[in-house]
Amino acid sequence: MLFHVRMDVRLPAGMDPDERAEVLAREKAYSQELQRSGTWPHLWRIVGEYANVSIFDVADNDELHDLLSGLPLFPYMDVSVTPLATHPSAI
Ligand SMILES: O=C(O)C[C@H]1C=CC(=O)O1
Repeated sequence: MLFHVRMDVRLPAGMDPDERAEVLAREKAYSQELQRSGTWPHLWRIVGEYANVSIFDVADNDELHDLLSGLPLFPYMDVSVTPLATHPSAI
């Protein structure tokens, strides 16, 4: 199943710089592992925003929820999920 996911990152302004660097490094490793496995086939920065649009390819809602809630940045993001179906005009 494919899902369109938008993530808006909202790191606290006063966050400790070492803690910030550490969580960003863990986020990068986590996301790159999912990209390599094909579970996260698209990851795009939204121009001018600290946000991304992504496509996830997972078995079901529960797998997506587990992956998203495991993101190191999950406590610092607003996440919006849109399930995708096949478009009848798609070729
Ligand atoms: O920067 C972001 O958009 C948030 C998040 C998504 C992947 C990643 O490495 O960080």
